[in-house]
Amino acid sequence: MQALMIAKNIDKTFILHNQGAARLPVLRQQNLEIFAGECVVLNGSSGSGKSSLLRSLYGNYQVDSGELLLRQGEQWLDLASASPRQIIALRRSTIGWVSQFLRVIPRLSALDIVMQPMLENGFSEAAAKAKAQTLLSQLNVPERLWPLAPATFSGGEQQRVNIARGFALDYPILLLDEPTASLDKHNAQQVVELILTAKQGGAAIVGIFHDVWVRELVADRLHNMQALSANAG
Ligand SMILES: Nc1ncnc2c1ncn2[C@@H]1O[C@H](COP(=O)(O)OP(=O)(O)OP(=O)(O)O)[C@@H](O)[C@H]1O
Repeated sequence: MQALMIAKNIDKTFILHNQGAARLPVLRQQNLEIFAGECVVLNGSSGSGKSSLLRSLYGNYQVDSGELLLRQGEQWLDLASASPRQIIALRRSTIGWVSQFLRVIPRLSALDIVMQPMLENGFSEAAAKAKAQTLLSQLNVPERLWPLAPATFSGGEQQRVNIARGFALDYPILLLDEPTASLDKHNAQQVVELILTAKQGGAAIVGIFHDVWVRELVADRLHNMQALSANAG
């Protein structure tokens, strides 16, 4: 198996500038390799830094030190020192992110929202539409909702549109931030199927899952994390 992402010696301390510059160490010497075709689940108590690590892997948080290496063919690109422009380019086709919330874009229909990443990556309109419809059906988003903007959808419906969008492209690296939170069991099972299919397709996946049964179905291994004490930084 081939490593697609390697995090080396990652440190991150939050500094709360509006609270007397209080220092909150959250990640210390985190090391993680993610191989093609596997799903690594971040595991630890609340506050242990799971979300912070996942956001760092997506380039949302700037880490203080360490490397976040992404395979680009035969070369490696360090996300920790990448420019905003490089990070945007990586997010277009290399790193996918699925959170539990949809960022609603006014007036864009559910179908358009799911088609958008495919159209940006050269799919024809017809191919993007067909795949979007398949995903929305699989996730039980009623067909009458497809032409509507999701602003008025229920939380669960919005979440399922978001997941359809997140799985629209076969990203080599996929980061999942509790994608099944608050879905019913049937729909969570559909998300499990999407994750297993992505793994079979060679995706390297890192995720946070609170449901133990979901975790057991998707995880190849756990990455254990522990909360750092506030004075340990
Ligand atoms: N943007 C931020 N600014 C300041 N502190 C933050 C920020 N994000 C997270 N933290 C702090 O970092 C610590 C780890 O938070 P994080 O959300 O990464 O943990 P978690 O393991 O994902 O928790 P949970 O399981 O409860 O979601 C917490 O003490 C939190 O308060």
